[in-house]
Amino acid sequence: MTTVVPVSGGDFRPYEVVVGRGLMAELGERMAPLARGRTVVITDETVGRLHGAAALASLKAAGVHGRLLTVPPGEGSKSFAELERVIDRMLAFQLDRKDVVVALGGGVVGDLAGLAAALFMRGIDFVQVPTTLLAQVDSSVGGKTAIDTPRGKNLVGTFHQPRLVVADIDVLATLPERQLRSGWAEVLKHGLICDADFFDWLSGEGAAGAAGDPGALERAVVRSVEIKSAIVGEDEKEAGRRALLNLGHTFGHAIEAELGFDETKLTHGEAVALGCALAFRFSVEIGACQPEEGAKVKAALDAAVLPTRLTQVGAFRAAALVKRMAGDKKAEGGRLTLILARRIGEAFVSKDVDAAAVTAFLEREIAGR
Ligand SMILES: O=C(O)C(=O)C[C@@H](O)[C@H](O)[C@H](O)COP(=O)(O)O
Repeated sequence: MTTVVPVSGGDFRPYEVVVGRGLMAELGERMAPLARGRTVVITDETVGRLHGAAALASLKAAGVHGRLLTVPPGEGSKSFAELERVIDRMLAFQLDRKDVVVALGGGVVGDLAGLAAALFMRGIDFVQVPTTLLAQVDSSVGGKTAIDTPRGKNLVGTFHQPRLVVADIDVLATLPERQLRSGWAEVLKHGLICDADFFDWLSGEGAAGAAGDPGALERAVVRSVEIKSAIVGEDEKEAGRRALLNLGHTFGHAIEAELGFDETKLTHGEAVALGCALAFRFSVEIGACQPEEGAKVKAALDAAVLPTRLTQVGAFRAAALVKRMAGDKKAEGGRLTLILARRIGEAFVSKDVDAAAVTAFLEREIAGR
């Protein structure tokens, strides 16, 4: 069954997120109404090998002209150098303002291609075709585009909403197990933020999704997209409620940065899982949340073989992590903003968090206490 989740609200043009099986074959047909000119399909070498031909064949069958533009796989492609190369190729292809970028891949491709589309000739249309679980439930929806700098993740970017998102559950079958589990962290995050029933389902029957069951995955993707769509519709530019979607990310991004964004050590989803566990434990420590809630979160993450303790990941210095956290986009005047929780299903934005308290908390975590 195909589900269409609308994304609308604020100042942006409404669009649809289409979730279902066998959708790659329908890509051309679904894009035809948008494609006034040519399309460039930006992908990485791995996804291009797996799905590039199918995407191009579908576009061709619908009479849409498309060509591939390939970037190296991995977070390293979210750089000024790769952005410049992509835009230069788009200019060399003589694309114009009517042409459309298709981002075929995971979060890295979506963030980079979306930013290239936002900047090219001051902005052209783009379509997200997410091929990882993480991109289907999170990064392909909501219009955040970005590259990293050596100082941190996603520090340069725009809000540029896609015209359409096509999430084919079948492509998840080609994902390495570790990537699937990483995406599961963002799925669990949506339950933790605002839907305790969804979290309970994910921790029980729905856990089959983390092991690749397509039915459970489809339901998990649809519910995650519904949650994200509702929040983005209310607050596109993260002036308030949208910051909740950042649960686990302030700790997570700092940990990723300290590890040099080395995905062999820690993937983004694993960082988010660890960040969620830390956010709940810190919430318990300051008395905002009951210890049993933190324990339930840890159990669900453990069951999905995701990290929940810094000691599982590497050696860190608390002060270095807090310095990174103070450079996060949510921080104001160098003061920390964290997404914390009252209980599973009820996250809240906490501004002006005491940096000394976070440092002391992290020192205990690092010492394994
Ligand atoms: O869409 C959002 O808003 C989110 O915060 C979702 C995050 O899961 C996502 O990874 C996002 O790209 C991180 O945003 P950032 O603002 O912390 O760079």
